[in-house]
Amino acid sequence: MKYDYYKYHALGNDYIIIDPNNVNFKLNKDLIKLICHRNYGIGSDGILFGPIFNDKNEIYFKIFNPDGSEAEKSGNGIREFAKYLFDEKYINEKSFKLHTLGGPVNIEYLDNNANLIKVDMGKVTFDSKLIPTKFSTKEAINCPLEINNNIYNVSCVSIGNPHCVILMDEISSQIAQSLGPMIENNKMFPNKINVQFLQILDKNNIKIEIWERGAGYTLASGTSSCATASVAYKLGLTTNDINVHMPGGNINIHINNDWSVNLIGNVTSVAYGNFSKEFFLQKINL
Ligand SMILES: N[C@@H](CCC[C@H](N)C(=O)O)C(=O)O
Repeated sequence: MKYDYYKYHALGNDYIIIDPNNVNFKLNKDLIKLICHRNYGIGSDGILFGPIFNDKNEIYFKIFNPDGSEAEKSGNGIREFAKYLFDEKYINEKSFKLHTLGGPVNIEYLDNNANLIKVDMGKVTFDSKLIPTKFSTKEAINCPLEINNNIYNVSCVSIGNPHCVILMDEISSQIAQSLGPMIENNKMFPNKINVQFLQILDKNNIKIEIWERGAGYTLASGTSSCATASVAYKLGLTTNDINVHMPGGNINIHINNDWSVNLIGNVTSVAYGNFSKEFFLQKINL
């Protein structure tokens, strides 16, 4: 059976997968907002649209935030999409490559049901311009950022999508929800930015709270895990093997010598189904 949508979550970071090979409606910004809305739609932290095959038979998929913007990469979204490909029998191999707007990633299923997945996420860069940020230093490490007349020391990084990491002695969801939106939309970040609040637990464990660009407060984020672990390692605060503790659960990160990052985390199928005809007729201004 083919369905209009499939819902998955990875540590509580939930995505709806829409397979263009199954549906004949077109996704647009308003429809994305409606589908992701937790009251008027199904509700999710984003939409994964694929698989899209190119002429070399490579698999590409698109990642949309709940505000309708397109993201370059998503560490949880990648695992959820890889699990969908396994569940729907698009893939028979244990490892394969997937293509995103933020570059290719390598997938490896670590168990028989694709509930535990390793992803080679590609390389991080701290280059201020490439991230992009407007900081004048070559690398956006330990830069001053003014928010509401307070100066915060931030470090920024890209793993295909942009991240701003703030080290704190103690973090909380309240801090993420109050400072997050102001940093996401700060003029120093021309493409907006994902924001993480980082607490070091020990040399191999960090705790983070996340405010995602285009999505808001989320329980977990794969690219945020890569970004915060890379910043913690770059600052000499941890080793290159790091467990990232998030409200939704843990992801394991390994940072290689060339700054490529491997991520291991789990993923769960939630539901699948069809939209009703009435759903598409709603006229709601979101
Ligand atoms: N949840 C994701 C990140 C999704 C994209 C992000 N909101 C952006 O706009 O870059 C993850 O698991 O990495």
